[in-house]
Amino acid sequence: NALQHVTGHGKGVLGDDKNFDVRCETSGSPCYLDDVNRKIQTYDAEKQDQNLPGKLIKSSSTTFNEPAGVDAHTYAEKTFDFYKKKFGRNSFDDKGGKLISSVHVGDKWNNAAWDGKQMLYGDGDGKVFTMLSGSLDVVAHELTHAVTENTANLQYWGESGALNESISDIMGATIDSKNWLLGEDIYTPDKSGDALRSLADPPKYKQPDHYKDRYIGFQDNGGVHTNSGINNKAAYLIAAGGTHHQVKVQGIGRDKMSAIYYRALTLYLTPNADFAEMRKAAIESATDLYGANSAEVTAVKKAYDSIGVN
Ligand SMILES: CCCCC[C@H](S)C(=O)N[C@@H](Cc1ccccc1)C(=O)N[C@@H](C)C(=O)O
Ligand SMILES: [Ca+2]
Ligand SMILES: [Zn+2]
Repeated sequence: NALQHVTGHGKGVLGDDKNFDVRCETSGSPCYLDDVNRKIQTYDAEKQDQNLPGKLIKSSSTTFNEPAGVDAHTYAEKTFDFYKKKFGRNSFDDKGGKLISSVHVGDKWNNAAWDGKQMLYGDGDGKVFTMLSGSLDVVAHELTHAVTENTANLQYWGESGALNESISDIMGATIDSKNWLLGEDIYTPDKSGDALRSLADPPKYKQPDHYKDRYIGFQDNGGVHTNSGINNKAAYLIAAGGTHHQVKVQGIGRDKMSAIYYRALTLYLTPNADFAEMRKAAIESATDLYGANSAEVTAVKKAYDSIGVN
């Protein structure tokens, strides 16, 4: 009925005004962070992490005074629309699956995650992070894990795990396209100009940007948040171009780069793919999309040469 598609209003984590789709009772109140159209619902976990998703966020009017929920909801809608419009994908599972998010998960949790069923956002400790749903690239990163799980299902360990993380960063930086940084909007609220990661310059935030410098060890599932920098650098070079380790890459733009990775993710990558297989999948995808002798295929080959994945 009419009150299924109501426009809600509210301020996000950074104090900016947002509009989003909500559902209201037929009387007009209360209203909920429940986008019936896209099937996106946003809950309040009330600082615990056992009984998820928690309580569906509601308000007595169409105005919501819940910044973390407002951003988690709005950015999930934006990411949903990106996948739909650009790749024709109907939600994370391509079957219109319901997208559940919970904010205020845990106590000052400095992270966000996809737990296999829903998205989780911590509040941060106010030093390392502020509320993590306040950044579009975080929401896009987590939602992309859901897409990956329903496609290549890259195992979250070693090289396949680094690729899993990298694909989430690549889509995060494509959807939050204002720069090549990850987390800059919610990282170290007391310090400006820094970020958690950079695709343009992974070493700036202690990530390798060449295969010879990869982390070999057992921390962080075999360095999934470290070695993602190597593939992130390749994606950056494919889009923006540049010279890296004496190899010159002619950029083809963010739009074509992300189309190549989406096709690789959905058609060619397999659960235990390593970096060598990532190179092959990207070349194959660029060939399908732009032709064997295209500038796009050349950019992919050069970018992977430049990071030492031949
Ligand atoms: C619970 C187990 C850990 C899950 C890790 C999730 S998928 C993840 O990678 N989260 C991102 C959050 C993020 C995304 C984009 C920008 C900033 C922050 C992440 O990078 N987490 C870091 C802090 C980490 O887990 O090391
Ligand atoms: Ca960003
Ligand atoms: Zn992740």
